[in-house]
Amino acid sequence: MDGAKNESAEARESYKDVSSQKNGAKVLFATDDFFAVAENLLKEEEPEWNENYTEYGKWMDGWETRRKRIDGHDWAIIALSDPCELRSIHLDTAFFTGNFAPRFSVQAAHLVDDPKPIQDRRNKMGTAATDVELEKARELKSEDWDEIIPMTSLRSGHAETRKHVFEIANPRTYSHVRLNIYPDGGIARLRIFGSESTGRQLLLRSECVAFSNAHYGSPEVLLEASPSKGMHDGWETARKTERPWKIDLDDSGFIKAYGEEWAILRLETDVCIDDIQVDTTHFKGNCPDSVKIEAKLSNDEKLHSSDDSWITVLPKTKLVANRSNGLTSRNVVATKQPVNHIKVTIEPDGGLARIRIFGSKCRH
Ligand SMILES: NC(=O)NC(NC(N)=O)C(=O)[O-]
Repeated sequence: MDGAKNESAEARESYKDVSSQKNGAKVLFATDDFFAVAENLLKEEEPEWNENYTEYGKWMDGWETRRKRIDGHDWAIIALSDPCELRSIHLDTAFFTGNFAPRFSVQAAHLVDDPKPIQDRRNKMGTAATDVELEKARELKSEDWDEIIPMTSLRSGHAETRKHVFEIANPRTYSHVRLNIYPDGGIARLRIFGSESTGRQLLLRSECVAFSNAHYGSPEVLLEASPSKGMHDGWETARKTERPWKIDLDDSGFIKAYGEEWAILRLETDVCIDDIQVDTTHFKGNCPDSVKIEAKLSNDEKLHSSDDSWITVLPKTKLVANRSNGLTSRNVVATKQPVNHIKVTIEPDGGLARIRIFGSKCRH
């Protein structure tokens, strides 16, 4: 990442601009659009200067929020034109000289269920998000999305300092971004460049080969495409009867030696896995402490959890209850060889709504 670099023409040529309105990117939500609306961030045209004033203040070509007199910071959620491997992010503070956002960060998620705009985005100028809109936006849990650019300072919108370029070192596929500005202010343009993840697919069907416990729901539904409808529409094990009264945690904060449950699923095709999402929606008081996912290629009809040579795709990872991606996909280790089975191990017990496996045909 290099905020001091000038805008790279190379990115514009080799990658797609997935944040441009013309290509179909959309603002789903912004905390505040007082001086100038967040849609301006997505315009393809270069920012303009105009002497005029609107009824709210100085006319500005960008997203500009009010000066905050309360706690918190402003943020906006943008649906990218296509899910893409994000390569670089370009910010332009043009003409925001005494009112540019001093710091920003970017978070991102790959959302499968394409959320609708949270606000009616017409006539937003002069307004801030209502409590109801804010509540709805919070349902996306975007504060937990992967941080792809940590909090970083911005420079003023003078000609020599306005352009900022940030390369993304480990590109992953994302469909939505959250732009945070700290605490408030203006940014003229946001450009996000990505490369299409060709051949990538969401693996939908699976067959459950074996499991340790499925008291309240079958592991087979874990790879369904549709969002889970409730706790009944997920894999949920019974509580372990031998439960300690006091629980010890290991150095990483995991519950120590309290047992596990597992399920093995056969995928519909052989793939190289490159991303996994674990969805704990609806499992609030019964979310597992952690999950681990392993994979393997096998024609054995009776695969069992004790079989060896499983490849770890998601190392043991702490889960967050009731989240559409209850962990960060940054922990996922892509498989270099094709696999056709996954083994999901939860500790100590509990329920999961969905597991989404992203993969593509392996190149040999
Ligand atoms: N002169 C200004 O730009 N003032 C304010 N901004 C606009 N757009 O009026 C502000 O305080 O940030």
